[in-house]
Amino acid sequence: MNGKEAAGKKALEEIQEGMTIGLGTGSTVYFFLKALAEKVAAGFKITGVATSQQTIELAKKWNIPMRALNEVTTIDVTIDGADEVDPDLTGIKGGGGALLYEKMVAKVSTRRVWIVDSSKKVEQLGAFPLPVEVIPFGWKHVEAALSEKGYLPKLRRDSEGHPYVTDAHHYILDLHLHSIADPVLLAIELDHLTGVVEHGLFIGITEKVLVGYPDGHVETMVKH
Ligand SMILES: O=C(CO)[C@H](O)[C@H](O)COP(=O)(O)O
Repeated sequence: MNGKEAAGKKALEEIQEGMTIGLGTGSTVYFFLKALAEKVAAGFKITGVATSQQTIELAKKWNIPMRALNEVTTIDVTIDGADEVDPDLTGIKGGGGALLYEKMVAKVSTRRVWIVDSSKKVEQLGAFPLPVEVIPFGWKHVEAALSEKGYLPKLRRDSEGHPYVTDAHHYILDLHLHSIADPVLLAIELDHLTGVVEHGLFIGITEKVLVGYPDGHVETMVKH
């Protein structure tokens, strides 16, 4: 077992029958979905709300009953991954490009739990490039504004060298910041930049992080 699998399986303890569950995106969520699908196959009843096309496809393949975000009024708990998590449970997300839908699903959830392997735990955020989702119209001007601030933006591209396009048909500029001294200030700044749809700073958005280690044990970080 690796850390991602350990954390993914542990997250099953957050789920009760009858719940509506936000289903995150990524390789750690994969293990959670797989374990959840086994319970569903045994008759356990839940409803999932996906944060990406990738997750919709996995849920379909594994017969997890799904609803769209517009079809539910509340989500009991969302289980999602993260790219970096600091001691305050502030995180960077969006490495897989699903940050906008992930943040929207998280915000209508009663509880949010992240599942990560131990490599994601950091003292200060920023070594992982911060994804900023932008509308394609005039994106070069947003890039120029971010460059001027010294944020070293780089347009994300797919394996064929074309701009990477999110599920919501936007582009992503990854900011190579190396360290983020004040995530709140940076989030406010990005929130006010015209052309930016969303950014990958998730502040005060999770209450619990399950951290899986290579030996299979899982540490629980909670908000103080
Ligand atoms: O934010 C995300 C996708 O947009 C993922 O949750 C994040 O990238 C972590 O992915 P993984 O579990 O594959 O390391």
